[in-house]
Amino acid sequence: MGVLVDFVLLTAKVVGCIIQALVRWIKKPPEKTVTNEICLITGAASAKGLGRLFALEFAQRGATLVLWDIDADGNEKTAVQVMERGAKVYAYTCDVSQRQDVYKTAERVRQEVGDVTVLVNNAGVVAGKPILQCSDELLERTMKTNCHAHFWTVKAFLPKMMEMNHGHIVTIAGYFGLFATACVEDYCASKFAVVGFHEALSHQLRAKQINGVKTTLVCPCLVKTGMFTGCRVRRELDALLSPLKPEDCVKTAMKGILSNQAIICIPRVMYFAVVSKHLFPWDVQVLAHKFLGIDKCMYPFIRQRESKNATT
Ligand SMILES: NC(=O)C1=CN([C@@H]2O[C@H](COP(=O)(O)OP(=O)(O)OC[C@H]3O[C@@H](n4cnc5c(N)ncnc54)[C@H](OP(=O)(O)O)[C@@H]3O)[C@@H](O)[C@H]2O)C=CC1
Ligand SMILES: CC1=C(/C=C/C(C)=C/C=C/C(C)=C/C=O)C(C)(C)CCC1
Repeated sequence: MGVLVDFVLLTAKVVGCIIQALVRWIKKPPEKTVTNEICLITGAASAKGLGRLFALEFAQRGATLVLWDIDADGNEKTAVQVMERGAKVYAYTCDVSQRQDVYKTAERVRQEVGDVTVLVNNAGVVAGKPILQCSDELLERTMKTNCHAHFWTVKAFLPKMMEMNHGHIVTIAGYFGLFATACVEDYCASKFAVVGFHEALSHQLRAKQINGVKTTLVCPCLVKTGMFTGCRVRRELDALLSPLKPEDCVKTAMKGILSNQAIICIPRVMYFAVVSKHLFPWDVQVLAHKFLGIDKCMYPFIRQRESKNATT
């Protein structure tokens, strides 16, 4: 009897969730304020990258920014742009793939700035070589930067967020955290892993009823930041699905983050791809990838990387 009552309640809640999601789809809920938040962004240095743009968006909304990157010069440039928007900013050179560097820098942040309440795990790398041509060191670097780094930053900052029942963990994953393609095996493995980590963490927070700590998974398709220069799908789809402008991608992501959206796929057509992936047999996915040209979309990217490496 108890199970039956639970099941009826569950059904009602599921219907409620679906209606809520549909309403959100049509009418975005209002943004939360981040004025008094301390927001840490990893991988904030790249001139055309998503990290710098996230920093500027948070700065515009009055958050205090903590910027981490392996590239000290680029990070300083981001800090200057953040300051120009009137926000407080602290830049740290940190290699997020190195556990001890993360813990040491996190301690400095706590001493010099305070407790981080918004963590945007954005730093990412790709080896740019198919698995059999890739050195072991490059493979490890991808896993350490794109996945392990999230373990260390979360271990460093989540306990305080949980204690305060206030905070937000944002994971920048990507299309290749949900779907895979050839020749970027290291990247897909690291992104799938970090999606698993993010989901497990989100479940843990829910199970413990720590509802004040939010989580958001951001999954964009190809963005014109330079990271995947050369990547291209079927030519006829170019007009329909040109690479995202970094500014548009970050603006869309910000809207979702600030309305505590759990998962953000950019563009929205990706939601259908996610549903169909779980609905249809594997061979259908292979056919769809082939039809769209996603099966070989990384070939020109790899070729460009090879010729770049050959000339340097
Ligand atoms: N561009 C795209 O098409 C997509 C990107 N993404 C993801 O978005 C995120 C941002 O990517 P994007 O802006 O394009 O990439 P960028 O290469 O422009 O920016 C990444 C930044 O992370 C820094 N970084 C790399 N390794 C480390 C490290 N070990 N410690 C600290 N900082 C590091 C880079 O420094 P340096 O330049 O010195 O290496 C760079 O400043 C990544 O996680 C990426 O996987 C997701 C979907 C699509
Ligand atoms: C063609 C096509 C798509 C393109 C996907 C691509 C090209 C993704 C590239 C992603 C990258 C580079 C991610 C990095 O993390 C969509 C949007 C799935 C929708 C269906 C048609």
